Amino acid sequence: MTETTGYSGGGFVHVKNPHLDSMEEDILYHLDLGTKTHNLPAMFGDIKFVCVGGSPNRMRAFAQFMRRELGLAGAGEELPDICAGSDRYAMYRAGPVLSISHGMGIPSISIMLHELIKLLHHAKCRDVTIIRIGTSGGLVWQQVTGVPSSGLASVSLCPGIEAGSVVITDTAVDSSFQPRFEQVVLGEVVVRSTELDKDLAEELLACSREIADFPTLIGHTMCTYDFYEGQGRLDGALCSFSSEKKLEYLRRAYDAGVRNIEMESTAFAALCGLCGLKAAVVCVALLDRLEGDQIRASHEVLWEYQQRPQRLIAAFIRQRLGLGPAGRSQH
Ligand SMILES: O=P(O)(O)O[C@@H]1C[C@H](O)[C@@H](CO)O1
Ligand SMILES: O=c1cc[nH]c(=O)[nH]1
Repeated sequence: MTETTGYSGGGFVHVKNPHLDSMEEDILYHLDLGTKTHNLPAMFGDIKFVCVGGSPNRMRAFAQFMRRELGLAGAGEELPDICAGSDRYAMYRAGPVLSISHGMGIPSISIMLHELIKLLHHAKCRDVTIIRIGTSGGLVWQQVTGVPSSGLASVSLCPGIEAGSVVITDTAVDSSFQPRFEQVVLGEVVVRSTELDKDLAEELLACSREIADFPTLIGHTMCTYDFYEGQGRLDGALCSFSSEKKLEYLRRAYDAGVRNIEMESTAFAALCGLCGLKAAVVCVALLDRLEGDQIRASHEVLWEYQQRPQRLIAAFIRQRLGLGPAGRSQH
């Protein structure tokens, strides 16, 4: 069975579950929120941007950064975690921006998204844009044109753009480079589309041109179920393939349009698309996977890399809110 994306009219979030209407109460267990215990429309009805990412600290830092970027009162103060009663996910608010952590991998982000999407539905949110701001492994070969001593121009492929590049996903693909997300439902495989909003990706790329100090590109993002064997790493506790086989696989991924690898984008694209949310995935590449597997950069460098998607999204949100040129502040 194949399910396809369907953007909805009215800008409302669509939950496609007839059972929800007959439930007296909806407990969003992993967020520690609920329809009887919380006034969700009052708490969240004006949310327009939702940003998600793996780590709770990153998402708290992003909310604090957004408070400064939006010039909100109390920008320097500690932010309360809206989900403090649950130790699964963390959620912070900065004006119309909600910032939520999702943990690592598809099962973790799926649970969070089910509850987040129901939250946006119960809160009657409209015209919400959702963006995953994450980290990834880069797969970036660069076309190099050279004129060797023979005087003839030649084009060759070299492992290219340095770590720290930011990839905006046009399509999330699985580990066979297919634009699909397979969910097992009652023992049957349901195939869901992983198309993301192309206009949103282009809008983000246009915003990135205002931020000169790191490269940003659009490409496919490969989503895997594992960080080690699943991403062709040679440094896991298990590895049954050679270095040549690894490079051959990554090269095939590159030829299929893949520019980075992470672990959530297909589920994110599928769930958000089916529920009528305009969605984007923006991840920084922590390393070039064609050059190695281990992440060797220092904590300071990695922290600065993680800020790059956040700076881009801050510029985008400021632009959408009509706040003038993108903020250039760093955290
Ligand atoms: O958004 P983050 O940086 O958490 O996402 C990537 C994909 C995996 O969850 C994790 C692996 O290190 O990083
Ligand atoms: O290589 C990497 C780096 C970050 N996240 C991933 O999933 N893979």
